[in-house]
Amino acid sequence: MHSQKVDIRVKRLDHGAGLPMPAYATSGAAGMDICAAEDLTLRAGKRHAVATGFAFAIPDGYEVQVRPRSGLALKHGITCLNTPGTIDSDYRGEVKVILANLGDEDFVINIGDRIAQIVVAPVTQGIMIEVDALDDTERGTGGFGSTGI
Ligand SMILES: O=c1ccn([C@H]2C[C@H](O)[C@@H](COP(=O)(O)OP(=O)(O)OP(=O)(O)O)O2)c(=O)[nH]1
Repeated sequence: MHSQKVDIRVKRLDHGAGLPMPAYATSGAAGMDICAAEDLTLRAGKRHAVATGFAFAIPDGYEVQVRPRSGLALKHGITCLNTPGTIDSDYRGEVKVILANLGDEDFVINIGDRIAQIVVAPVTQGIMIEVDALDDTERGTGGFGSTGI
């Protein structure tokens, strides 16, 4: 089965000049790497909303998720604090990557470094219906480890 394709309009902001468009590195990739549009040093234990230099118009019915890159996470403790970050279809501002440094050392980011990956995903909107009682289930109200470790 082939993956679905959907058009996403991408606006390059002034400070995104020269940065590569997000693109799939291989035919089977789920995510497109996205780069930093600013230089910074992310101190150990700190976080920052890193500019990417791009704004999107995502079609209704889809979202873009901002996810960490596993290599940065494993080698340096660099992750997306809010993973997966949600880019709403009606958001027209700059896509930012909320990076956190969970490592022990400061981490230097240069313009053009691949800091995260973005995944396009379908969205199902729920219709919230208020009721007086919910149906019974085997689990009931048990949660948060109720079945044991
Ligand atoms: O990692 C992220 C997460 C969000 N956003 C942008 C796009 C998204 O559509 C908007 C709002 O995100 P979210 O709904 O997660 O934030 P909020 O804290 O609920 O803010 P708001 O009140 O603006 O919805 O911020 C990013 O650029 N990067």
